[in-house]
Amino acid sequence: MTGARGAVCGDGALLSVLAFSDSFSSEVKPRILLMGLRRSGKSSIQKVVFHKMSPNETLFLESTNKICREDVSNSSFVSFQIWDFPGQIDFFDPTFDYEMIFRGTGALIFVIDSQDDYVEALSRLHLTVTRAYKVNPDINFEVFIHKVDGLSDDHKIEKQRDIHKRANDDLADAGLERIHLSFYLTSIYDHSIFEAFSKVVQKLIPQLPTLENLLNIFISNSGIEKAFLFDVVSKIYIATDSSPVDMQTYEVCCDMIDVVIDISCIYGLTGDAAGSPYDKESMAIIHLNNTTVMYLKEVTKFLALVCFLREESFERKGLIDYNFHCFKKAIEEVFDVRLKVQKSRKLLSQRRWSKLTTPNGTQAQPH
Ligand SMILES: Nc1nc2c(ncn2[C@@H]2O[C@H](COP(=O)(O)OP(=O)(O)OP(=O)(O)O)[C@@H](O)[C@H]2O)c(=O)[nH]1
Repeated sequence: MTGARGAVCGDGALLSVLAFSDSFSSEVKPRILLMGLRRSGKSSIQKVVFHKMSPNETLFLESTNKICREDVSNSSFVSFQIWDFPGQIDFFDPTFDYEMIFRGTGALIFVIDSQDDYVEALSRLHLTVTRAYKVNPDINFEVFIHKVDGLSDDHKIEKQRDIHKRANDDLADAGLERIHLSFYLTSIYDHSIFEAFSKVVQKLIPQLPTLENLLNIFISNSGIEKAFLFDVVSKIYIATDSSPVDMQTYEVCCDMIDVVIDISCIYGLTGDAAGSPYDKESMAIIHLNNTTVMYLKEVTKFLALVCFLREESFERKGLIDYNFHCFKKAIEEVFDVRLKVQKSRKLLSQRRWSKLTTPNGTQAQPH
């Protein structure tokens, strides 16, 4: 970001004082499965996206021997369980209850190593997808054509076309054309893995159309060209306005979040380790050398809005801030409604449960 002048602030120590309750945190908890052949890159993807591991360090990852279940929920809006499967899973193994696993799954990511021969991976993909679909037809099937960093642009497109064709032909041969597979070219060595994960997660957020709509209204009334709603920890964007996303814009947003968090971690936190580098006060303005301004503002404990706008538009910062205030309130309302519905459902099921128990607390026997 050469030639940029910027202002960054964020006092991490404030968080514990403000105790900002985040209605979003208990909102989205889908289960995402990471599957694929051995050494295809599943654990690396998880470590790079959710644990800030540098891509080079993944060279030393050991092979996963059992199913690793992890809750990505404490520090992030994008709270879900990721299940990392060890290479090939045996659907005929009686100890492996795949029906239970697929039943609660929102998305199944199948990772194919594009630098390897993918014939076996494709037959595994077919088997996995058909099994999963039988159990739960609502699963989103996402295919990551992974490790594309080693391929030329032409080669990437060619591989994608070939894998796409073969996978869909296999499904058509089995009479299962209705199963939809989405394909992404990914690598942990650039932002493509974050972008792909963003799209996977977005499909699991029921409020996505509302969020997009709110972003559209916000940008059109504020003279903003592009806006992203980011999960700060994972740098996954959970929504954007309806104008197209270009990779460079997304990358520079990720860089901005890194700058804010890194500066805040180094200079913003006090020694007692109680604070967070990202809080209600967090915001940043960066003037790029092409008359564009980047503006980052905290939306919730986990979410940030990152906008791109022209310098002239930024002169009306008061208006932008006012619109931002309305936008933030609207988002909170959207999630509050759902939260209330969830709470009343919980209450209802608790009542039903208490009716099923006898006065001394033992469970009533069903007749
Ligand atoms: N070039 C390149 N290598 C990658 C990429 N992602 C992962 N790798 C490498 O692929 C190797 C295997 O990665 P793992 O994450 O251990 O693979 P896995 O699928 O979890 O393997 P199992 O645990 O055996 O199932 C490691 O050496 C990684 O560094 C990528 O995007 N590009």
